[in-house]
Amino acid sequence: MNSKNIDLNMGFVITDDKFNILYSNNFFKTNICKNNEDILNKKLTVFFQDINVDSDDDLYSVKYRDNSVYYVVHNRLKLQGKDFYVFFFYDFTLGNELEKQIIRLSSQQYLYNEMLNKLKDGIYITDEEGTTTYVNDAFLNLSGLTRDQIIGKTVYDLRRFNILPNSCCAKVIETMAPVSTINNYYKGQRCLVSGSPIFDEKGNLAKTIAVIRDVSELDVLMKNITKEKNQFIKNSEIKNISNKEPFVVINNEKMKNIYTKAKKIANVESTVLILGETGVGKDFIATYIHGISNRSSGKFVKINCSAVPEHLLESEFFGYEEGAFTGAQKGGKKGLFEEANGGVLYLDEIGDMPYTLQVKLLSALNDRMFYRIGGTASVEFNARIIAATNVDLKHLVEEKKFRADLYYRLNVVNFVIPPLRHRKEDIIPLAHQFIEYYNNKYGKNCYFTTNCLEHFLVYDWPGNIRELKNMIERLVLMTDDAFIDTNLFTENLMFNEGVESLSGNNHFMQEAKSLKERIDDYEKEIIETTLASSKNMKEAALRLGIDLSTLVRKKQKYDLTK
Ligand SMILES: Nc1ncnc2c1ncn2[C@@H]1O[C@H](COP(=O)(O)OP(=O)(O)OP(=O)(O)O)[C@@H](O)[C@H]1O
Repeated sequence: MNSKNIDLNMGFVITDDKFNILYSNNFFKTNICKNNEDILNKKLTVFFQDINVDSDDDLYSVKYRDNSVYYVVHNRLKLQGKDFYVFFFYDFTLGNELEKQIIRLSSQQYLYNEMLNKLKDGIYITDEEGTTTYVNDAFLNLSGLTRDQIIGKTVYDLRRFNILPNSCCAKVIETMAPVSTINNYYKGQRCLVSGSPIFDEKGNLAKTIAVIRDVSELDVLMKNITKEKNQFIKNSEIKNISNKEPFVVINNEKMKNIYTKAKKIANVESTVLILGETGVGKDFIATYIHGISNRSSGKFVKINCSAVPEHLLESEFFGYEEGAFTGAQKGGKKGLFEEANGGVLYLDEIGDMPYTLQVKLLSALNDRMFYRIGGTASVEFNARIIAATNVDLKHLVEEKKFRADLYYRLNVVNFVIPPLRHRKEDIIPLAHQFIEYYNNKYGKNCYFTTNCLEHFLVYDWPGNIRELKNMIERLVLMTDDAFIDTNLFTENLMFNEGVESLSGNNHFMQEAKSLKERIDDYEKEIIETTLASSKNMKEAALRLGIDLSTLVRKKQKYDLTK
């Protein structure tokens, strides 16, 4: 008989009627006899003296010669007229060990349970299919639910029945990645829920675990800190305005050059003309120049030439004397030119200034003096002029809508601010600055998913930095979760007011161009985007799968600055 055929977790022996061993299985040889001694044809009673085939007990204990105890059952068989015995030997010490292990495990589980119940944070665990397997006491306190309502139920059912409408574990299973959400619980607590998948050694999802932290108190604290901080900034800005540089976010080389040039000309008296699309930061750079100049203790007076009715512009600019016209204020009124004396006069939308007023402005600039309406005494003019426009001023000059002499008088130092789509390196740093600002303002903890940031880089931003800033404020307010993803971004593009004819996705697309041009545009876009999100050229080349030298060549071809 082949011993390999009978592979049991117990000893198995066949003897003849004189207890001579005819067969024993491996378990008997290795676990019970524990040596290589040849036991065939030896008497079983030599090893177990207590063997008693006449015993009435089905199962009785016997001692091996080393005194270890086994339990034995036997059967008598008759084969071809001969008697045989079959013995089964059980080792119950194994069972005891198992029992001890079970006791140890359950006491460990009890301890873990106790420990998890002592935590202030809620814990929620599901299996790989989303069935709730564990929740601690803190979770029950936060949610107001009972274990009966949730254990054994799937997070999908709980979500469907609005018991856990914003289930983080459901999102973890759907994305197979860590997810954070901000959930409001029944007493109005705001909780930061951080969910994570747990994978087994083969990489399959085994469980999900979510930690739920009540951040209501933190929120209040953050709001107070932000309030105090803003108060501090406000006060210190007023006091230190002359020696504190405003915080500027710039990464793009052209922009860096613009700000370097702004520093250089901050303290000279020449007029400045700032050109650029709407929302690129023309006001921002004008206030920057004022803030770092030696005129910073004087006022920064801004006037939007297109917003003031034409018949009021002259009096707004130059002021008037008492009785200059019907309805004139008693004692007369200072104009903005006087208000800005010693500081900066910022003329926004200069392209919209009426032609007649352009003459007066030019003479005030040339003569460094002007007259109030109805006045005879000249007023000294000592403001620095910074003008800005988003229209093509040169074109207006050609069309005779803007005086050439004024244009050249204003255009002593000029800045042309590139649109955001041509300085993609600035998009992500600006987005981070704005989200931090709005997180503080609204007491939130939102962040962008990587994919969302990638879409920021591909989008054209026709409304430039202003559009980016407004968009981020809206996203922070709209999101139910801690993260802001691409879907929310593209949904919100539809509601983008203030940007002409913006039908969302159009700005992700190309105009009608030849195939070669479109491929080039696409290549440029990809390289620009990758450069913007890479630490250096080497990393960008690696991510693009091209040689460093090819990347350098393409960068030159597309005139990319970063
Ligand atoms: N470098 C920058 N860093 C941080 N914020 C900026 C920067 N440039 C502009 N901003 C912000 O972007 C928004 C739009 O900027 P700004 O009003 O200066 O644009 P603009 O070109 O003057 O627009 P418009 O042509 O409509 O007057 C503002 O909220 C401003 O604070």
